[in-house]
Amino acid sequence: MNSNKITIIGSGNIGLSLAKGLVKSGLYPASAITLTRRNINSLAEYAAQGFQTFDNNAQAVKNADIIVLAVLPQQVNKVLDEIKPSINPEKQLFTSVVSGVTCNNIKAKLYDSLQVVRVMPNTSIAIQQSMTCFATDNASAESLKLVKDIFDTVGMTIQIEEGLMTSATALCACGIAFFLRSIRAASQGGVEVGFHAHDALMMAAQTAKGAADLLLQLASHPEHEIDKVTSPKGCTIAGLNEMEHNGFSSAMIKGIKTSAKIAGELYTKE
Ligand SMILES: NC(=O)C1=CN([C@@H]2O[C@H](COP(=O)(O)OP(=O)(O)OC[C@H]3O[C@@H](n4cnc5c(N)ncnc54)[C@H](O)[C@@H]3O)[C@@H](O)[C@H]2O)C=CC1
Ligand SMILES: O=C(O)[C@@H]1CCC=N1
Repeated sequence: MNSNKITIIGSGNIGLSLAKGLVKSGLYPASAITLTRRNINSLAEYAAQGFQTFDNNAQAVKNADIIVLAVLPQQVNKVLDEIKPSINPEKQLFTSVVSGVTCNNIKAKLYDSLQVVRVMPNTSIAIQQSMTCFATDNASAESLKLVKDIFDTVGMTIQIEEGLMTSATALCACGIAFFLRSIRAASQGGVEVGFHAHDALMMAAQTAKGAADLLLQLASHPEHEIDKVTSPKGCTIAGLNEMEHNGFSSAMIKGIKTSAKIAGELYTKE
């Protein structure tokens, strides 16, 4: 169990996923996590579970050791103005999951001496399965270790160059939606070839999980594993080539490039 107190500013989809994952990991009790939202009533369910809940961001950050900024990019400036007087740059570690907002953008609004770490998790953080990328331009090795230790309990982590954070957003954070849509599409194919929808979805999801685990557990390459499935003159290569003729890989690559471009354009400094 961790003795730090953590405040998540903006408890929406990713903020709440993070809060759930941290409690599930056993690293934090709910009581050590403060959640903020403009409408505090929408956090009643979390208050009942022991989380601290606030609609006042400035108050909520005062006692925090670690702050996690999790509002939309267009909400960032207003929130940073609000919390600035309550921030202690020498004592607090500031993390942000906001796409497209750099460490420098945050320090320019708060304090130059504030240690800032950008973190890019995905929604599977709620079940401790996130791929979380993090980057900094000024945090100490000790602070980076703290961030890594926290996010290691809710999935896998990798430290990257800050310039790659928007790319990480596309590949890993948006990526959850891309793979979910792939699974959904596979299940729709499954229905066409004879399965009830609920069976087809379960079968497609477990197949996707097996494919991912082949790569992760065996440190294998996709094409090596694909070669094992594609019997000569068989049905797998026939289906796979049909998908490629229709732009399967190309669509995924183009989608990731588009998301990465948009991720870099989300923040307007005003
Ligand atoms: N949803 C995702 O999978 C991921 C999102 N992100 C980033 O996380 C941030 C949040 O995204 P989502 O959770 O999807 O959005 P969201 O809209 O679900 O959550 C934002 C939350 O902030 C709250 N909020 C807005 N203004 C506030 C204020 N002044 N004080 C307190 N709370 C306030 C909203 O009520 C909302 O609940 C974005 O910057 C996004 O780029 C990063 C990784 C993954
Ligand atoms: O769609 C978005 O902008 C956010 C960032 C990554 C995932 N969701």
